[in-house]
Amino acid sequence: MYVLTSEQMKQIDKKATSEIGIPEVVLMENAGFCVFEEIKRDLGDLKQKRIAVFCGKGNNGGDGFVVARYLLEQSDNVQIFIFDENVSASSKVFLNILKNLSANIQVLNEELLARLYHERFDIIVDGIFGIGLVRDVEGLYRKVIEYINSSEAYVYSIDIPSGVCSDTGQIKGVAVKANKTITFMYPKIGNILYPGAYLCGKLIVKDIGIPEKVVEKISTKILSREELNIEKLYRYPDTHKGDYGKVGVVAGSKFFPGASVLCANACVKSGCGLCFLFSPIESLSLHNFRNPEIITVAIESKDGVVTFEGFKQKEEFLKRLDVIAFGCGLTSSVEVEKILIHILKNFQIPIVIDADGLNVLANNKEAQTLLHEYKAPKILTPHYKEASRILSCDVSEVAKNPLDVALQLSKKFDCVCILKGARTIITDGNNIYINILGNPGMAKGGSGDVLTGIVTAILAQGYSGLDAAKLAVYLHSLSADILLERKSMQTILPSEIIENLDFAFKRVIEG
Ligand SMILES: NC(=O)C1=CN([C@@H]2O[C@H](COP(=O)(O)OP(=O)(O)OC[C@H]3O[C@@H](n4cnc5c(N)ncnc54)[C@H](O)[C@@H]3O)[C@@H](O)[C@H]2O)[C@@H](O)CC1
Ligand SMILES: Nc1ncnc2c1ncn2[C@@H]1O[C@H](COP(=O)(O)OP(=O)(O)O)[C@@H](O)[C@H]1O
Ligand SMILES: [K+]
Repeated sequence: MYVLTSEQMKQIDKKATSEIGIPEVVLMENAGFCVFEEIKRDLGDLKQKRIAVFCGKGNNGGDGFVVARYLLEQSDNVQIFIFDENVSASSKVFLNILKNLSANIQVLNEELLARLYHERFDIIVDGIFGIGLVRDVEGLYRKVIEYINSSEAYVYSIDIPSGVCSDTGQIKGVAVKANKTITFMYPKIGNILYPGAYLCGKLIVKDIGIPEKVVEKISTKILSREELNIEKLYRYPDTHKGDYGKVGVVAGSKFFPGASVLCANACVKSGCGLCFLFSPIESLSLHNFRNPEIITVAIESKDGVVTFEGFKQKEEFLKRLDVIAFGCGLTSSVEVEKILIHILKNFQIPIVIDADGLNVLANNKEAQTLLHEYKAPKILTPHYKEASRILSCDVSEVAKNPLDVALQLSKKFDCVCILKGARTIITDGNNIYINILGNPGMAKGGSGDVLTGIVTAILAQGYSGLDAAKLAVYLHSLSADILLERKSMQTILPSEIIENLDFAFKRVIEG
């Protein structure tokens, strides 16, 4: 499913009205009716319900007037609150209808707002701002939103909770916390990215009669099973381990032996033919025999951290493998920096770079240039902090616009970027996928190492960088969601996400 910016939605609306000739009031009528239908479906008999409908000056308010008209037929207590009589042209049509119906319409001011605190509404409909919000919410608008958030009513937001930026999901000063949001045609980015996604409550997407033909190709989509390329997961009978990829995981140190094992375990559990773990002996000795499928390659170390000389002794072996995962738990050191630079200069193997590999990129301009020039497929898997280090910006800047940041990283290194977070963004610089699976039970050290292992193994099975990234992110978060069906967020462990890949693969393959 596409995810739209406000500009894309406006263009679609414009085409529907000017090229196809569907009047704006028809779309508004349909939008308002959809919201009414949802309320009716939820609550059934509305007769005794006390309902407040808040309408702004724009078309979002117009949708609110339509909802109010239908609600008037159902309940004896519908109050409509407006900020201004001077509303948009289409909204005016519906405001006039309400006036002709002698509806209870009140113009908001401080005094009225103070009185509202003594009233009790069962339902509030929020039609204050939609995709037309342009600046921070202040003054009376702010106070009304604060009032809505303080009330006990069940809140329905039209299109997007008022105050949420539809292009980023960020709060512009203050925003409504809805129980349910009904958006039209396709979700907007602000409905999908946090905190907007949280403020939406349950999100419902409704068709309002805009023909699909006015939609030009949109590059941003929600990552769903339909978007995955699962054909390559099919295993023909006449195959052997060499057909499924040989992976080299360069990871681990005395300090983080677990990171390397999580990564390598996730690799072997994601279908690669062979998995070699290149790690300092101190790291390997802690785990080795518990993971019999992993082939270990000890790298000479100093103080528990890999050395460049140690790596060079084993590099010919690594060169014969199909994919490299580099970074989990290596620690940041000059030696690690030298190894990555050496790989980028001398290897031609698809590579996944995570954790301390990303830190090398953040600290070393030469590594950045070499990565840009590196010819084989490359996938970076930063979380927000790692992304901010590479782009030399504050982590808050990444949080404000993760889509842009993922695109920037992808273009900077000509790579596939998996920007990890509560909503993980995947992009190859052209297409963007937003993952909506997963849960806060994954917010634990080690979850990222697991993802690195999965994506590396899938890349080794003949996938393109983008397809591997999509499949891996989906499987990783689906596995955690399946765990949540019988566990709690507190108890889900990254190692269990690996174990449970059994079921995630099964669901993805069998549907
Ligand atoms: N053809 C269409 O465009 C359709 C639009 N629809 C609805 O229309 C909405 C978009 O309508 P609009 O483009 O009129 O935009 P909005 O109704 O979201 O808001 C625009 C109005 O709010 C004011 N405003 C913006 N930011 C403000 C701020 N921070 N403080 C105070 N005032 C502020 C603007 O000056 C303008 O008057 C959608 O979200 C959707 O609900 C639906 O009716 C379906 C069809
Ligand atoms: N609240 C959340 N909802 C969904 N997924 C999450 C959430 N928090 C973290 N994750 C996922 O868990 C993983 C965490 O990765 P990362 O921060 O690199 O962990 P580590 O480096 O400790 O292994 C990412 O894939 C991320 O998308
Ligand atoms: K709204």
